[in-house]
Amino acid sequence: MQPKTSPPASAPANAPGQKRPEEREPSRRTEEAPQADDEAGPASPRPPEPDGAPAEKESEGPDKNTPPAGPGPVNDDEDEAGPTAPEPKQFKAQAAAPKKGWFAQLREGLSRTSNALTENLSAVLTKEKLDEDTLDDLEDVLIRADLGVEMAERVRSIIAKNRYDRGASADAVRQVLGDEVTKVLDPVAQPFPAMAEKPFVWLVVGVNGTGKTTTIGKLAHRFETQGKKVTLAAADTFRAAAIDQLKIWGERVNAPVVAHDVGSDPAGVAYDGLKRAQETNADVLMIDTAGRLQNKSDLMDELAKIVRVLKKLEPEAPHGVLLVLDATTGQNALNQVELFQQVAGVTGLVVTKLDGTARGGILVAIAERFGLPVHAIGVGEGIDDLESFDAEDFARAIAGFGRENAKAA
Ligand SMILES: Nc1nc2c(ncn2[C@@H]2O[C@H](COP(=O)(O)OP(=O)(O)OP(=O)(O)O)[C@@H](O)[C@H]2O)c(=O)[nH]1
Repeated sequence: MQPKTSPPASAPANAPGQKRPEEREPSRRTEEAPQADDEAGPASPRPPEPDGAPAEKESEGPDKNTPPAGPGPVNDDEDEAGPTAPEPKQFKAQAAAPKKGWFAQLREGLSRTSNALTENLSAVLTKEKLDEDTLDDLEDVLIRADLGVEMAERVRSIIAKNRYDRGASADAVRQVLGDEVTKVLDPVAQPFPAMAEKPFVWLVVGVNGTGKTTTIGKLAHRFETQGKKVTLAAADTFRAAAIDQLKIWGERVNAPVVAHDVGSDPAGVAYDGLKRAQETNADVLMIDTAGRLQNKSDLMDELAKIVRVLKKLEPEAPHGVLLVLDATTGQNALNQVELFQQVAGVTGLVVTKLDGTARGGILVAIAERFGLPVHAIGVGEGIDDLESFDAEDFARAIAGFGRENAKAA
């Protein structure tokens, strides 16, 4: 299990006297790098905005629980606004109140998941003896909580074995669930790698709106508080707003942003980003990419080209491919992992929007199916709302245990 790390101590997002990012002029620190290098291929214009992302957010279910504050994932209309109408996203104002303990924050975030689960468990566990129908219902509740079929079957069989004659309380089921979820999550809860290579190149991928840019900003902040010098590259060139949003984060975390014009070749941006990071002796380069390509082969071509071009400057790059997943998309997140594993060779995950979603269980299904390291989780829109991922605490939060365990205290 990884050691606990407290959130980086930093100024609140909107410290007194500090302008909120949306109030600022576009960053003057931004490096407007020259157009794509020859080696990066011509800066071909982008195709028109396609109709949909590779995998759309589920329209049904507890999406109502998606955090209401702040603009949600960008819709396609906004994308057509073009370079003259950038709409940098608003950052939620952060209260000056002291920050909650991270376990309390996680538990609060996952309370929708655990409340729904507890209610549904109580509803099915009403009989004195556990019969097959009740066990079927129990399994169903767990599957509906996005925990995955394997987990649901396992919990069912443990409960069936241990409690069949005596009936089972919701508490007993939650105990079994907590233990089983911990077992599944333990191997995947891995901190970020040490990043010994310099610059360590992260390619950040994921469907649009999952929180890539926000996560890059939070991570840049985290890495900088660890004493690392970070450069950002805006290789999501589909929308002016996406480029502007990264610039705003760059200013916020004091990291230079390499950006080209909207519609330019993402590989050119990645190339110039790496060149810049090398020239300035940066420790970390984070490359933001677009996730909304027309089809899988477009996505594959684009990411393959970025990788090809990076390797001209650094044969080992990218050193990490970080997939950002939005927990509120539920089962769709599983498809996204599959897609990006195929097209980009994902090395690790960040799962976002675990604050206030009823779909936290999806992380368990993802861990069980893919076994990819989960490096961190997003629990809000603020700069510090990124938590290290701890299997046991996450399991306890999902299963709805109210008290912090000794380790979390
Ligand atoms: N509640 C909550 N919101 C988040 C979290 N992470 C990101 N967001 C919000 O989700 C929205 C989309 O985030 P972005 O960072 O723009 O996502 P993206 O993947 O870069 O999207 P595109 O630029 O459209 O490709 C923004 O409003 C973010 O503030 C999180 O952990 N919790």
